[in-house]
Amino acid sequence: MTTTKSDKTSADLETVRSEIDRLDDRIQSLISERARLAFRVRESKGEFTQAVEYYRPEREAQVLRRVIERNQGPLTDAEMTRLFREIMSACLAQQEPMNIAYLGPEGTFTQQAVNRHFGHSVRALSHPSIDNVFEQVQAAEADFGVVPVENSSQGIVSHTLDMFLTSELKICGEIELRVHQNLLTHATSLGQIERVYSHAQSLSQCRAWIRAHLPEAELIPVSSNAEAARRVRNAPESAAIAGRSAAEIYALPVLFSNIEDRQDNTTRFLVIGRHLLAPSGRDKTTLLLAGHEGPGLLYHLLAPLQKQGINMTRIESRPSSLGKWAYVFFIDIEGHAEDSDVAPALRELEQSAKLFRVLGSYPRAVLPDEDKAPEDERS
Ligand SMILES: O=C(O)C(=O)C[C@]1(C(=O)O)C=C[C@@H](O)C=C1
Repeated sequence: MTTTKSDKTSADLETVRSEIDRLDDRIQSLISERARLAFRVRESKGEFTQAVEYYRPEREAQVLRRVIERNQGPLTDAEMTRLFREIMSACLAQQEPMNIAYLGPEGTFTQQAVNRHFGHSVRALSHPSIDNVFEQVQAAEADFGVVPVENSSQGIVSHTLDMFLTSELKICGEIELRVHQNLLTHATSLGQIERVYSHAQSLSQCRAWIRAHLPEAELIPVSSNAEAARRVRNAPESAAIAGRSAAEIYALPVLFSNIEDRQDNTTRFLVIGRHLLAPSGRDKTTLLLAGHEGPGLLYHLLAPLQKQGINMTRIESRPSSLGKWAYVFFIDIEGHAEDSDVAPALRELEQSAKLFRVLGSYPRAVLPDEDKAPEDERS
């Protein structure tokens, strides 16, 4: 009997599939074994009852860094870390998932940031304002909160920074999310669209695209992109500018994708919590400082950092409640507050500054940019 080409291909397919089945069996039993070990670590931590008490973000950052170091392809670092992120998320949530408050509603980029940072085995709780997210964490109704702090094209979210002037909460992490905007609508062509709804920030992130493609449309700013999607779900003469998760939640077709004017449009979010974290080996620290008025205020304020050779990566100034024309500074430095070079600089700063607070030391963002091609991932 002669074998045809398709017979041969299907025989090959069978072999490869049974190989995949064999590997899946192993992967699954290894994941189960890992979950049992994570549970043992958990028992060694003491008689806690809640997942937040077993959560160790500094260790998770180390695990994810090792994933990237080990990765040889063909999957990208972003894909590999996403898989391990979910495995750890599930391992931690074995009895009870953590509660994460975020600036909602459902379908916003902040919700995407929650899952990017914590995985999907958490209870994500949507709240209508940044103040509410802080309140929920402060009152221990949520274990952590996630709020936006800055966008690469729109600048800082000053309200988030200002919250730290009165709140005792700490920064426990940062999340960077490449933000893609889409035109969501039931309309089948641009000519049918009379109105465009979105959050004011998203409208301005797509200004050039709107001018080129929908110059006549009425632009209507609303409280969030998800709210925009909700409004247009039954209005085919309208469109919303929002992320893909809003398209899924409100079953809206994506007429055009990636319509943001800048292709590197990125939003940075902060994870807020009630406690300071232990060092992970590659951390950054955010300080809240104010100096004594007089010439060279900033120069004198920052002198202890310069003296210890500490790298400052960001500085934002905000009006303070300490007096008219008085300012406070939010400063990011490299390293953890407990690091041997950082600690003496902070002690000196504490003595010389008018206001000194460590808002948090947390692992530097580990998760790779999901948009990068594998070849430019390590650059
Ligand atoms: O190493 C720990 O402390 C663990 O609890 C294990 C583990 C993990 O799955 O790797 C789980 C949860 C923690 O947030 C960190 C890591």
